[in-house]
Amino acid sequence: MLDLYRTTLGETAMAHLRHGGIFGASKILCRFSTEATQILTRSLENFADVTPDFEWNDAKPYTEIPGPKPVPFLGNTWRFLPYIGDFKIEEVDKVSKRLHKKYGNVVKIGGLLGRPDMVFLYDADEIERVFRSEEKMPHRPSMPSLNYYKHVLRKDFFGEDAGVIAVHGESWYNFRSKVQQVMLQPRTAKLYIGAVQEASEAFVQRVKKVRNYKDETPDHFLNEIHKWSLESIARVALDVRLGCLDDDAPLETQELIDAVNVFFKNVGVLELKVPFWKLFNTPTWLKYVKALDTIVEITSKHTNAALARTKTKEITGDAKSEPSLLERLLAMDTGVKIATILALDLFLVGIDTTSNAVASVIYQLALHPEKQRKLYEEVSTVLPPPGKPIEAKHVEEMKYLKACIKETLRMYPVVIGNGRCMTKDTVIGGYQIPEGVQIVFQHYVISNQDKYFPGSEEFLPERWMTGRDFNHGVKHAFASLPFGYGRRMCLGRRFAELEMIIVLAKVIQSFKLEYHYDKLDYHIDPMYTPNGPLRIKMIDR
Ligand code: HEM
Repeated sequence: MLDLYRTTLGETAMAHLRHGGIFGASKILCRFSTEATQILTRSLENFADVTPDFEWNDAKPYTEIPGPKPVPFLGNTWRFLPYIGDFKIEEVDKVSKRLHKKYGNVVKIGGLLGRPDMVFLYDADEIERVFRSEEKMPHRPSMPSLNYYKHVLRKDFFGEDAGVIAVHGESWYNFRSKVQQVMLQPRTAKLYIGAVQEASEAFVQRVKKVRNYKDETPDHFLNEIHKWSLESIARVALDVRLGCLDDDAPLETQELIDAVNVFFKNVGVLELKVPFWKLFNTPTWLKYVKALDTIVEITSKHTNAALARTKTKEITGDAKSEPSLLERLLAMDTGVKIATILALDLFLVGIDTTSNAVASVIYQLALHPEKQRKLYEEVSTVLPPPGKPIEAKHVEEMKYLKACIKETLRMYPVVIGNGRCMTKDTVIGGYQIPEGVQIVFQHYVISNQDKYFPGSEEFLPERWMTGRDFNHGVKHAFASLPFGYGRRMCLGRRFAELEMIIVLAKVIQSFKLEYHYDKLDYHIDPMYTPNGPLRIKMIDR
């Protein structure tokens, strides 16, 4: 493996020197080698955990995995090129379905320039096996561009504690161990019900303002949901009211939302298309770095202000509101640096994910009036009247609402796939998978199959109401994993769930939802989301 990297990296650098490019070869080596070094380090860390020889020997060779054939020079990367390629990034859902139909449950996409092979996996049993045997430091194969940004370009800012997104090995493990307890305890999330309720009530008021004369939401409705999402995270993470949903919202809140969008929209392009950014500063790369700089700048400003407030609170003993996540972390002696970098990661991935999920549930409820009626009955019975505080017991009781969220994320997971980079030779789906290969769990395709969810094309929240009875509507616990699984599972899951429950409960309590236009297809932009303006008729109850 080491030789393979040495050869590829060395040759790239030499070729670049030969052609007299803009950057020195050392810089290119650096852009390539951040990931390579991390994989090698992990590989040694996980050394003890080795696939038994007999299992490996019995498995079919890696070369026999079916999949689209690479062509000379461009491998399979040409498939992502505009006009000639048949893999459009915004249609990866359809590409994935096609590949599954043509090649089966294990599909290899080899020969990708500047990145390891990908093996797509469409089998829930195999996914369960991979997750259940995961090592101490699982490696999620994503975002080499962010990896480079954090570890090389802005190393001065991030240093050794670079957070959890696009961070791997010891560095990820140490960071996650410090923040996990605060982030993932359902008890902690519930302490923020009041803060999330305030943001959700502001959202309901905002909907009333932005609707048109037909009570329909405007074309930029998703952006209004982003504002709610940002407002919620800011209150939870930093105990700050940003005022995103106010008429005179500070300009920088929209700048932050736009920057996060630019980041997500370009991350896939940098990852899957020909990676020229690893050789020189392409326009996409420069746009991407600018967006990340904006995110770092704005979130750091608010984090520093929150830290200053915390100090004042300590001095004056004034602690009226619930301590923010930042304060909780500081109370655990994690240090200012960890708290600051965590806040940045939360803003980076915690806005668009939740808002697109909320948009998708709203759309599905508008399309399914029967289900909406049932949900309204639950919400009217459980929720206190508008203006009165929602409590943990109310959140607990809204079981049908939770089922509607699960069902939407089953059919349309906002993150359509997840994955792990193999840190040792492993047998998967009967094939030998060498260390370094990226396994991509194709959740969207899997969770839309009848064999796992009978009547999979039907929007049926009821299938989640039967609890552990997997014979009814849910036949495999690993067939729908919208938040991932295991040691690297979504760190914001508890907060995302709480935010979605509260805002959707408030929306359904306040409005009847209808949709009167052509049915929208879903696409990747950059989350999996309805393709087209969400013109939802939101009629006052
Ligand atoms: C509906 C909303 C959300 C969905 C569907 C979602 C989904 C995911 C998925 C699939 C992963 C990868 C997990 C794995 O590799 O097994 C992930 C990771 C992560 N998510 Fe979320 N997420 C959501 C909301 C949030 C929010 C609101 C935050 C922050 C407040 C957040 C923070 C994170 C972080 C920090 C990670 C990286 C964890 C690590 O690598 O250790 N997410 N999320």
